Amino acid sequence: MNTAIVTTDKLTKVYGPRRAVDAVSMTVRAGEVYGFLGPNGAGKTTTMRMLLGQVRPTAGTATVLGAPPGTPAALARIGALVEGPGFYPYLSGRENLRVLATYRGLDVRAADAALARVDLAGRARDRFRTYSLGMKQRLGVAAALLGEPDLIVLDEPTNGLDPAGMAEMRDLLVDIAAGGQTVLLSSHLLAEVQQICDRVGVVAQGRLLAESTVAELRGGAGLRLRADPLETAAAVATRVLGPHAVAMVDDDHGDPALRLAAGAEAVPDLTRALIAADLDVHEISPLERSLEEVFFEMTAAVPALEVSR
Ligand SMILES: Nc1ncnc2c1ncn2[C@@H]1O[C@H](COP(=O)(O)OP(=O)(O)OP(=O)(O)O)[C@@H](O)[C@H]1O
Repeated sequence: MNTAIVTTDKLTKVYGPRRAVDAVSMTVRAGEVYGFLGPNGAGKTTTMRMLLGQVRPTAGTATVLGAPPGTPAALARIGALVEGPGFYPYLSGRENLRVLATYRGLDVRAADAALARVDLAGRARDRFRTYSLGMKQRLGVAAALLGEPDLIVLDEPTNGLDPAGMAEMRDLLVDIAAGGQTVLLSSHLLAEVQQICDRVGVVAQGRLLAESTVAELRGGAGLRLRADPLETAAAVATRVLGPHAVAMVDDDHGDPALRLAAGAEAVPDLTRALIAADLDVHEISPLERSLEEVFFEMTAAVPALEVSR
């Protein structure tokens, strides 16, 4: 699981005065769904294009499936959907995939296998132009799956989809990863990334601000304590954790609770003290920030786009 499928070392792309990608060092591991998360213009597409050998880096290096990007051996093991393939509207989904399979030197039967995997076999003979957006996006993923590549690179695969389409795409991507293929996707949709990805690289203004599991990114926000009476609990928690570690908060339902600046290691002492004070303890749980909160915290700290020297 820890084999690196993609590694980059200070990968950089400068366009005129703009650092589209700024010294990005990232690792995508075998069999994971890795989410490249960032707002429009963060440099996600440019990074993906560098990994596919479509854009030449200004500086830094990348290794994809053990080779420099763009080598024929590596490309044969990568399926990519970056800014949409041009499907022919008057051809069926199946005919479109057969054209692509032939172009890539694959057996045309690969088209049917890919259509089945994205659950489009039933509509395979309908013209592309009659497809819903969700079906079009799934056909794009099918194109990336042709020939069962080891690495699948998808630029914004859920873009424009309605909630049902997103759920379908989510299931499809999780299914792909469960089959052992590695997925690198980009998204500006935090909620989506949170649900689909094993690990996330957070990017803004060309820089990789963090790379870790979603749980690691969201954790570390302290503990939530609900006990009765709450004022006494606050006094006990203050005694155990110190004067600045305790704050009164309202949760989503308007129930008062305490927010404690402490980690899981504080729970045994805290519990003992609360019980000793004869309190009814209803809940002590880790507080998680949404990925959205984490993201805005991180990106708020990034200075304005640098002009390269
Ligand atoms: N060929 C190019 N020439 C000049 N500037 C470019 C070029 N390609 C990208 N850029 C700039 O590089 C920055 C990063 O763009 P990129 O498309 O990689 O971002 P992104 O994160 O994929 O955003 P989006 O989701 O909007 O596609 C942007 O400021 C963009 O305008």
